[in-house]
Amino acid sequence: MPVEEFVAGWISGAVGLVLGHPFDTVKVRLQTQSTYQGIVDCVVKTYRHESVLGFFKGMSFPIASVALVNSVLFGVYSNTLLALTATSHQERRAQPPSYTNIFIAGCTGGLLQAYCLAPFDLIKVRLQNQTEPRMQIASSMPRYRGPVHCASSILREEGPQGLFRGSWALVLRDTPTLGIYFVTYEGLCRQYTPEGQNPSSATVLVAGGFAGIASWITATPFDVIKSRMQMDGLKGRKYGGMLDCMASSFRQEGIGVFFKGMTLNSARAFPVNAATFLSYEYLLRLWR
Ligand SMILES: CN(C)C(=N)NCCC[C@H](N)C(=O)O
Repeated sequence: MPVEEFVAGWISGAVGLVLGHPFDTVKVRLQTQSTYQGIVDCVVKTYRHESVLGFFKGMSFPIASVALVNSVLFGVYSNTLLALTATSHQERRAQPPSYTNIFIAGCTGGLLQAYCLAPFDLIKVRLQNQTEPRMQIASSMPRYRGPVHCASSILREEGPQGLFRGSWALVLRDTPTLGIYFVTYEGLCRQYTPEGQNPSSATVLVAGGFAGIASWITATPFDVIKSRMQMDGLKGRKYGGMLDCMASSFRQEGIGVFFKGMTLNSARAFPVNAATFLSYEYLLRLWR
């Protein structure tokens, strides 16, 4: 089993993560808190109240976990394609796999990465939603002191299953949309690359960026539900389950609720995934 894809997936994921985290924090707050009037209001309030550090809340755990999550995504994707088509990463330029096989491999990678991502993503979302500034007076201390304290509090208060709250919505968000992610990336690379050659850096950047946008646009409805389910349980249970969360969000806020954060998801997706795919392709060529 080739391991290069796992390592390249890890490093490229870390590059993308740092670039996109401030966008992600604003998006999570807009999806789960009703105190903000829009993107600008959320950015201004976060900056005034918490300084620039507020945008990077909850980042240390994803940085630690991206090794596992992104390497599972890219490693499982590439190895599933190897199993389906008997071609390695290098051979796939000369013998391009069908889009059906790419979609199946992407969905498989998405499904497995969602399970690894679930507890880390939950902790990230809980920490991102703490709006207290870092320098604190004792009366308004944030509930969680950091990722380890957050994980141990959830384990104590909600049990081990508490760490997987929202994981069904996460699986539904990531399985089909990662199929779309890799199909879009490969489709655009093939479109702008002469047959049998490797795509240029510009092509990889553009194809990676648009793959990110296409996948995040389709992922946003379940992304909203996932974030709400993950925040549920903090102050008692509001929803009876994922379907109840969907129905009650729809009843209270209308159809628009499923598109909350779509602009930010798309704006974040381009640079994050352009950088992710560029570093992934570059590392694999370097090690060949
Ligand atoms: C739509 N979804 C869930 C994705 N495209 N996921 C792949 C993750 C790529 C990158 N780390 C990111 O956060 O955009």
